[in-house]
Amino acid sequence: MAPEENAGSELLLQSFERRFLAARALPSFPWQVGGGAERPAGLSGVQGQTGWVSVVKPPAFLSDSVCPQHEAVHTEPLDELYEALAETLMGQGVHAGHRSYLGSVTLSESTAIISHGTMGLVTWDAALYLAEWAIENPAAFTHRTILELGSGAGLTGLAICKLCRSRAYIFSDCHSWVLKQLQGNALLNGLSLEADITANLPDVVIAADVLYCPEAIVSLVGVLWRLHQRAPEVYVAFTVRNPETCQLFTTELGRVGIRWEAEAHHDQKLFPYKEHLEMAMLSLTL
Ligand SMILES: C[S@@+](CC[C@H](N)C(=O)[O-])C[C@H]1O[C@@H](n2cnc3c(N)ncnc32)[C@H](O)[C@@H]1O
Repeated sequence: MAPEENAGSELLLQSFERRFLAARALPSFPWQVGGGAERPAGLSGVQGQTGWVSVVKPPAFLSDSVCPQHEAVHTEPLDELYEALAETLMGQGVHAGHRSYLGSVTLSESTAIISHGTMGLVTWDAALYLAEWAIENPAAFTHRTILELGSGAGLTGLAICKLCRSRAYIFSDCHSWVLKQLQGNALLNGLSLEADITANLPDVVIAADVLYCPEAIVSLVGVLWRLHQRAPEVYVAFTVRNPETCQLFTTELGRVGIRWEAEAHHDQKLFPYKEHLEMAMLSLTL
């Protein structure tokens, strides 16, 4: 194989691996079969890929496209694959799985996007986007105390703790199940926990995907306004699902006198997430 083909295959395999370990939905995988292109050597078939499923078994990603993918390459999936899929669809047995991001951060996450009445038990794309930005801009976090609002499963914070050498990191959330899972994930990643956060006033405040409804926006702006005497740097990342929601956020910021500017888009693409969703990040001046 020519060196450039080899490099292309390496990248493709890496892309598959990242999506697989992060248990992303199958449609987000860089499938080339069915689109007319040749599969690269080394990806010898879906059968080989799906053989991993019985080892890690994060069934959330065995979603609707599994059967079409097999049909496209005229192969039969493993029995274990069907069993895991059936288990998930019937909502029995497995409710959490482990997802690995970049081989650096491993999280226990729910297999459903909403469970126990919260969306905080899974990692959202804005958390990945913000973590990518942090990895690209470690100086913003190095030797500093970070407060994260609405940490959810903890991906952003754990990536910052592991890769940006922050002094202290304060995770926060309002939901008891989320906090329990968050604590488990921090321990899973080898962090030591301290209950007393009073000595650590934040230098930086961050939040990912917490702008999903008007009540959340109003309450977030209220918290930010209360932090303004400390004047921390603030970064808020979100998926632009509804322009009116973003508009409400900036209007509320203006109402309490918080200035903001949009950070330039980055295209780190370290983590697998749906590229077609529009991601955004604002930096605020309190
Ligand atoms: C969509 S999830 C995002 C979680 C995580 N930041 C991510 O991007 O993966 C929103 C999170 O905000 C938390 N949350 C919502 N309102 C909150 C509030 N008033 N105070 C603290 N956390 C809140 C929820 O419990 C949930 O974990």
